Amino acid sequence: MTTDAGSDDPEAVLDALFATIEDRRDRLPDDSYTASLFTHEKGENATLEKLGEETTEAILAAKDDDDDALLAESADLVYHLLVLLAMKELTVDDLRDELEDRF
Ligand SMILES: N=c1c2ncn([C@@H]3O[C@H](COP(=O)(O)OP(=O)(O)OP(=O)(O)O)[C@@H](O)[C@H]3O)c2ncn1[C@@H]1O[C@H](COP(=O)(O)O)[C@@H](O)[C@H]1O
Repeated sequence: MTTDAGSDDPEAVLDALFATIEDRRDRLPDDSYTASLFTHEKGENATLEKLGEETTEAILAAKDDDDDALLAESADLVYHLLVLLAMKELTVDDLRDELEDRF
């Protein structure tokens, strides 16, 4: 299945994005940044490094009171976190269950 993130339902965007990430993991298309994370010579460390970078960038944006940058860096952070979950064969439903358990 070739799935692209995006949906008419804004609340479904995380599911659509995660389905796209799983699709890239399973098909490994040449032109996909997501696929390149799954085949990176550093293994999962490449994604872990990106998570660290994006976290730092989000913190700096918050410290600068730059809301636009904070939202952009937060989106990068969530995307790379979802890639990490997919690498571990976890799902966005597992994340949702964990959050609901705490609610
Ligand atoms: N949401 C994202 C997304 N967020 C961030 N990124 C990528 O994450 C990287 C962020 O790294 P940086 O900010 O450090 O920018 P950079 O310097 O260009 O990155 P590097 O060269 O250091 O890796 C950029 O290459 C972004 O393009 C994303 N890449 C893909 N997606 C989603 O994944 C879907 C599938 O995309 P492909 O993987 O391209 O098929 C897309 O439709 C999007 O919905």
